[in-house]
Amino acid sequence: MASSVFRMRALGAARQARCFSTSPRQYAAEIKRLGVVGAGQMGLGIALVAARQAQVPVSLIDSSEKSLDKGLAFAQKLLDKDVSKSRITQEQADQVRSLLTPSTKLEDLSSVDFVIEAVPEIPKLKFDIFSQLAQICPKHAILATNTSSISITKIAAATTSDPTDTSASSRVVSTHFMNPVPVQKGVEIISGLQTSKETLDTAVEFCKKMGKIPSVSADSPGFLANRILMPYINEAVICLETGVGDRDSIDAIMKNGTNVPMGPLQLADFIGLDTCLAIMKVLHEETGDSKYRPSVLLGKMVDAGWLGKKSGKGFYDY
Ligand SMILES: NC(=O)c1ccc[n+]([C@@H]2O[C@H](COP(=O)([O-])OP(=O)(O)OC[C@H]3O[C@@H](n4cnc5c(N)ncnc54)[C@H](O)[C@@H]3O)[C@@H](O)[C@H]2O)c1
Repeated sequence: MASSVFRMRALGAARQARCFSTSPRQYAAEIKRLGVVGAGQMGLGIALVAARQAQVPVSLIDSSEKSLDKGLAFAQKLLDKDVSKSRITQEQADQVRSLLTPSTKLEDLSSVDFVIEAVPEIPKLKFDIFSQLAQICPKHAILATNTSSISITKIAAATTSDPTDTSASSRVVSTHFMNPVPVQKGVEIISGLQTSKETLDTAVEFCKKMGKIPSVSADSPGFLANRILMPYINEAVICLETGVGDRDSIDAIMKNGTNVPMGPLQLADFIGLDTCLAIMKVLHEETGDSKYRPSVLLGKMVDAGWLGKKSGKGFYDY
């Protein structure tokens, strides 16, 4: 088994090598255009940091005009704040803003060198998008996902109907940014079974160019960050639903007891309760381990449309 896995990787890498005429570091340095799919809280943050830190033009795609308008207004607000705090000049802020080009059409990604998908955590949605990206993007482009929990191997498999053809799947990788992207330094880089070493190394180099500190982890449910973080949040919600403590006590003890900026319920609101629930479901279903059972209350909050900060109501009101 192990040797066949290595043979598959070697095959993928050999095919992929033709796309990389330069080293991953050089490739990352020479990325002329980035594509970001999904202009929600993560996609917008990724686009803004790429434009600001790596100074790369970004095609920002969202199926909703409203999300694009909201995202770009938020980007402008962050840039204005940077100017008012003298972190950048007005000229630099204008330059960063001019690097962001919004669109509702995925076809506008036909000339990107690197694309990062950040649509909601719904497997079928991501599979459909990767199937389209493999057709639309240039044959050398890296196809990255910001998924919190969905298998990178499954996402890569969606790029082709012929699993022995790894020409697109070897270019799929995860760049899992942390929220909020402009603030958090960490990014988790994850390979699927098909991912070539060049793709992984290029993703690491590009994230460094964006000013991030990459960690590499395996394609295992929840990867590293959410394998550790989500059961912690889920347990806090179970403590609330079973009356072990009220909201403020739960958040206060963890905030003041572990020296983190916010407690687990407030953090869940910031992440999005739909995202937290989706990740817990993947952990539960893929491992079959009952310790990952999503809290009933978490499911009910999502049913009510109380998704946290982004919907105006979660464990707190916004
Ligand atoms: N929220 C977090 O803290 C966090 C952290 C790390 C990773 N992630 C992951 O990042 C991804 C995005 O999460 P988010 O919190 O930014 O979600 P979000 O709901 O804020 O944004 C998703 C955006 O995708 C757009 N969209 C939906 N369908 C689309 C389509 N077919 N084509 C183009 N755009 C489409 C929506 O209009 C929306 O603007 C998810 O996979 C999530 O698991 C989230």
